[in-house]
Amino acid sequence: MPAPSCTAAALTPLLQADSVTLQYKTRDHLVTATSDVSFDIYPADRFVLLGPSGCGKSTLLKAIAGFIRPVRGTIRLKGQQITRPGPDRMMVFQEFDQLMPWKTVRQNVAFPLRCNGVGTSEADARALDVLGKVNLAKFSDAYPHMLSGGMKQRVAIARAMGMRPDILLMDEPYAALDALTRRKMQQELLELWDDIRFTVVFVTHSIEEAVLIGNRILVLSPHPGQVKAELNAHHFDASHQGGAEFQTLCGRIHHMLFDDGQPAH
Ligand SMILES: Nc1ncnc2c1ncn2[C@@H]1O[C@H](COP(=O)(O)OP(=O)(O)OP(=O)(O)O)[C@@H](O)[C@H]1O
Repeated sequence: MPAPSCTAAALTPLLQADSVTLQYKTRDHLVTATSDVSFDIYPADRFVLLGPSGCGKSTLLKAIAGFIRPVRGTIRLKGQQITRPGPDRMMVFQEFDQLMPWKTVRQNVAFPLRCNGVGTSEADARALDVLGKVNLAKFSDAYPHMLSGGMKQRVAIARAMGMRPDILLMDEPYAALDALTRRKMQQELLELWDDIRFTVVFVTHSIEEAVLIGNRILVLSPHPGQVKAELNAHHFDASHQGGAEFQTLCGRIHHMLFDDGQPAH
């Protein structure tokens, strides 16, 4: 049998979601958040989950993180079924104040490393290294209250990336930012990706943000979320944002999301 080619190796999915149905059981109701959702994520994908409010984007992300188990279907990371949270999947939550105010920036970034058994000096060195990558080396000895919201967000990303996860999970990380800072953060994320080529699953309900951030976009239908389409947007970056092609793709997605009369927010 011939040896597998490099191309074949590159085409092996890092994460596979296969017919995933996710539900919440409350005292009175059974809420189906997503129904029969399938997708593959490949190394270095910037994979965006896009859809209207309540379509189950955050729930899917929680399932990838291992906080929720599918009632039907499976999610596999490197072939292993996800059954619990792990340091191989790091979540960056939308709340900014997730940093410990009594620890310096560097100590915040080193903290999860220390909790996972990395020695003090190595944790410190890795924290400094990743802070350099997010342009915050100068602020490594500052405390969170001395930083702007955008800088805190960068520290939160650095803290997750310090763990060298297989996948970074971001749930509307820029939702609370003003427009200018949001644009800057999007750009910084893309620049960071250019440097490090990490794999990220990014939840948003902004079509423009999805097209800008994502190289692949999974468009979900309104509640309960089902796959409407999977799109490639790999040829777009900030310089394309006002361009005709960019706007055409945004328009196409807008049409998909409004198809059945449900606004996409
Ligand atoms: N803890 C919970 N208990 C019961 N139902 C829940 C819970 N969390 C979410 N849901 C329901 O599951 C569905 C999907 O919610 P989810 O938060 O995943 O959607 P979303 O697409 O991320 O929405 P948004 O863009 O508004 O954040 C919704 O109908 C929501 O009301």
